[in-house]
Amino acid sequence: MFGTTRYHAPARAADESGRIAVVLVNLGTPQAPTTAAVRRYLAQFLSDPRVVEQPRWLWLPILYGVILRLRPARSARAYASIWTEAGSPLLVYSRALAQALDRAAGAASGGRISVHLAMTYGEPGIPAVLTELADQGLRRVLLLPLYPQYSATSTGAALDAVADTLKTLRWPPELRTVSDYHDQSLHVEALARSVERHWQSHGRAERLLLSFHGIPRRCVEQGDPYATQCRRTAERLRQRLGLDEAGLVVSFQSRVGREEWLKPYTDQTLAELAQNGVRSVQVLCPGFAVDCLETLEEIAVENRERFLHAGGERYEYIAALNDGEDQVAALLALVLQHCQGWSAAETAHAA
Ligand SMILES: C=CC1=C(C)c2cc3[nH]c(cc4nc(cc5[nH]c(cc1n2)c(C)c5CCC(=O)O)C(CCC(=O)O)=C4C)c(C)c3C=C
Ligand SMILES: [Fe+2]
Ligand SMILES: [Fe+2]
Repeated sequence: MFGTTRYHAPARAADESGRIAVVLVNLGTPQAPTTAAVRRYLAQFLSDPRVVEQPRWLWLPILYGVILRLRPARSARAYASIWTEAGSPLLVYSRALAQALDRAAGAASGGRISVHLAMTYGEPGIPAVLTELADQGLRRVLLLPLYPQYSATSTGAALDAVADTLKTLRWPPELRTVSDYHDQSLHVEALARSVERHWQSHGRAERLLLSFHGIPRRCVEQGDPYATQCRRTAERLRQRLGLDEAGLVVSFQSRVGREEWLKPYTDQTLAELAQNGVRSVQVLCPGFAVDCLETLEEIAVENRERFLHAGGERYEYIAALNDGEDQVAALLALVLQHCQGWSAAETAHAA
């Protein structure tokens, strides 16, 4: 016990030029679209107490005894249907976004700001990315979770992983975090332009459906601001697009388990719209910075079938902002805003 080194020491001396590392954090995704890889991923993801808040003694037997026996094979088939040659869409688009933002932030800061990508679950993991930045002597880190709306289940979980890593470092860097950007004007503008571009090429549908990832209703009752932030983003987008209240519908997708989640549910909403005579919908998922399983499979394929089966005739999914220039511009503005006060003149040892 005595004399052992418990804390990681940086491999290189501290950087004195005031360089800033922006770390984009996304959820993470399996390494491969196979049952074994999906099981590994889901085991890490679903055993996080931020994601499932049940007492461990109650949840872990259900997770290992039921869910991890049944779900991985089904999810692996879904992943296989969207997998690309470069890998999982979530990772491919997140990487492309980080690279585009790295170029833009580097150009805007004379090379002082670099952008990196880390995942809460799976690879590249938060511990390895933060430890590598510490090894490079970087002393300033801005954490930017790629979740426009804050939820303890997503953003909170990313912060936990960061906190766990900081505990292992002998000299943790200065850290700033972006909690959310649901109300940022440039973000709303990027969403609006993406819808308008879709309208220009496809024409308008009778309804624009905004489908956000759901969370258990209990989380919101206990103070999670997620639902309020989703509704705020939706309302600003509705006003920016000049839609009346009936023209834009908000719903919540991806429910897991039997507990009540935020309502209305996306699948039920689409069936009801079709049953009530709505023939055409366009679906946007503003809570997802990049496309992933939940948009490309659940929304673009599964829910399309549900809507058409219920009598709908035209269903279009509008892609996530991904590495498009409007999203890069919005995130760059967010980065520069949060780096204020970390300007070169204020670095510890500058002349
Ligand atoms: C069981 C509880 C879950 C909560 C709470 C939850 C919140 C939440 N998730 C995202 C973003 C994403 N989730 C994705 C996949 C996914 N989500 C859950 C469960 C919960 N999510 C599961 C089990 C899965 C895995 C897929 C499956 O088996 O169905 C993804 C996509 C990942 C990918 O690899 O493409 C994203 C992104 C947010 C933003 C959020 C809270 C607001
Ligand atoms: Fe999720
Ligand atoms: Fe799903």
